Amino acid sequence: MQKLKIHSLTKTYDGQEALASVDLDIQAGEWVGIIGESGSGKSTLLKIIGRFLDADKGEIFVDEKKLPPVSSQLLKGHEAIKLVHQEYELFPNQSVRENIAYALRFYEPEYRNQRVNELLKLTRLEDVQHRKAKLLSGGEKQRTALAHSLAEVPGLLLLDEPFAHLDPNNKQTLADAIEDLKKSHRLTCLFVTHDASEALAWADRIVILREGNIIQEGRPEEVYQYPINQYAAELTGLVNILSAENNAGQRVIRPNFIRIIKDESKACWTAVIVKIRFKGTHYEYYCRTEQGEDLLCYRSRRDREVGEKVFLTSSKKHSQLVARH
Ligand SMILES: Nc1ncnc2c1ncn2[C@@H]1O[C@H](COP(=O)(O)OP(=O)(O)OP(=O)(O)O)[C@@H](O)[C@H]1O
Repeated sequence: MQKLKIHSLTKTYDGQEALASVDLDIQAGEWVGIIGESGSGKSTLLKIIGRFLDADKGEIFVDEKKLPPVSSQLLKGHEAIKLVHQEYELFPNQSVRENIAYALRFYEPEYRNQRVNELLKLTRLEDVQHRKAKLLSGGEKQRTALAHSLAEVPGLLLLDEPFAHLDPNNKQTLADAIEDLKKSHRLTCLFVTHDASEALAWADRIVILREGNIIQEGRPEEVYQYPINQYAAELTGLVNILSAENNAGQRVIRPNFIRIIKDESKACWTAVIVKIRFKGTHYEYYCRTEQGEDLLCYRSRRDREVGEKVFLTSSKKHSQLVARH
């Protein structure tokens, strides 16, 4: 698949709009991360693109060819598009190995075995390959479903909360494996996640959904640094929201752009530390300014204490004026 184009996709459930005229283009090899609050339409969009659900209006083109309605197809789905759901559709009484092999049932046994071995290794399922699917942990089920979807490398991989059940080690291993696949096979992927750091790390492009509308899209750095409003800012990571001068919207500043300094004359704010939280790689310092606003900043060491008065600064270029909502 070279290109997927979505035009004016609209979907309503019982009179409630879940998607409102969504347009989206995805190029071959691109990884697009969709983020949005619960109920913003992420899964609905994936199900429509995965050909499991018809939109009320709008069109989907694969390589410039318009797809017919799902209801006119004998079977749901699309041969080049694979959707890995949150509810993994595995055969409960079949082993991991058998579940993955099923995706390759039309191939010669020799190739099938070799490919299943590769996929077991890729998804780190070798140790549980003979265990029945119904006995697997959530993360193992998720990896089995992923291995199944990657058996024949799809033109477009759709992942709904791909790493939801994985611990950080497994998550990293799987993400590395998928990145390898991305490079070697130019895997194209559209994934939905609740985890902003996941989206920022893995996506080439971030798409932000709100109440069925795409409100912002762009490179992860762009969206993180220049969110268009408070919703986009809060979805993409921790952020300080301050009221702007003359009631002109809000000012957002990421915590990594606020520093504690010694020199009062260079301070933008005088504040008191109200809480310090250890985060492994750094400390979060929660401060309250003299004007009563809350400010969060990061620091690599714990050299201040709760209750201490501090001077804070941030350069103008790192603060962004945004719309209130
Ligand atoms: N089958 C359905 N029948 C009726 N309403 C539905 C159905 N599926 C989804 N909805 C509604 O449509 C809206 C969008 O749902 P969707 O599952 O796409 O959101 P989401 O962004 O994926 O949410 P979450 O992050 O919680 O999974 C929600 O308000 C949801 O309640």
